[in-house]
Amino acid sequence: MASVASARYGKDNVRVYKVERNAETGVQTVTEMTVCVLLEGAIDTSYTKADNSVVVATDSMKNTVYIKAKEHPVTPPELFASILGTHFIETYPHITAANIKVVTHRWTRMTIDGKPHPHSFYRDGAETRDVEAVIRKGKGIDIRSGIVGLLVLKSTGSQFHGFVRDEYTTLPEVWDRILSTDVDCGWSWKTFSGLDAVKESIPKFDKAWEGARAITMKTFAEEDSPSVQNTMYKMCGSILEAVPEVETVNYSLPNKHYFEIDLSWHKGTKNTGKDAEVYAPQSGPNGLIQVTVARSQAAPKL
Ligand SMILES: O=c1[nH]c(=O)c2[nH]c(=O)[nH]c2[nH]1
Repeated sequence: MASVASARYGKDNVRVYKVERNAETGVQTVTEMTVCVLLEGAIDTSYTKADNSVVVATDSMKNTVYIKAKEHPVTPPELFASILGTHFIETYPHITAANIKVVTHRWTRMTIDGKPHPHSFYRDGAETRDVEAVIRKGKGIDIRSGIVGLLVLKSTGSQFHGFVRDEYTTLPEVWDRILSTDVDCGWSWKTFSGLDAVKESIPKFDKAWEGARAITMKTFAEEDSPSVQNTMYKMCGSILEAVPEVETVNYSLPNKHYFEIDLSWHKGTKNTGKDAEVYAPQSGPNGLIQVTVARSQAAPKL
């Protein structure tokens, strides 16, 4: 006999745009998001018995995203995700959890003749601000906020040596290399008791995002990195220090390699070691380094 071990369903890739018009100043502010809603609960019979009476149509979920975006603020995304998820668990008695993902895309205000333009924006990169919220009936709201797709590179100030050398090793040790990665960073908040607790924290969400972004870039830029592992650990520690309400911080960093090219075949051209100027960026394979860092437990009193 078979039975459902776990199930969730919903609507993915719901694209929403909202404009906020300030009638007094004429300044408009825009937000573009891609939303995913996945619901859980007493829905097994829809799979096992073709019982659609327990199914909230995914089309209705898409409509709900639009209506909630009209009725409520869509920023910060942590708040919008919590509002949306709370709606589903409060509206449908058999739905016990809502998994909401909100990906916010960049629309950065244009500066024209040195002034911020009231209604024109540009996409300054593929970076997104991602929020994943799990809203569970009677169990509060868990939120993970993050930065995805922030592509960074430093042309020096990175080393990698002292690693295992054996019969599989060809990589030379280096004291100066290019370091490039596509930042995927997340920070998980202490469980919120419910929507009101999320509302009380509204100012903290943007502050944490700005702080994590600034720490990521400052650490990346300023540190003479001994390895991706050590640099990302330092970033995690700084974010934990900056945001007391956060329990864990995680990074997933590809090491995007740039290989030296030996050009000595062409008239003895020097292009390796200290003479290296022209490199070959690699699409793959790439390193992939991941970590989750938590606060140390206080030592128990003896
Ligand atoms: O920072 C690095 N960490 C590694 O684990 C590793 N492995 C590798 O080949 N290059 C690098 N660089």
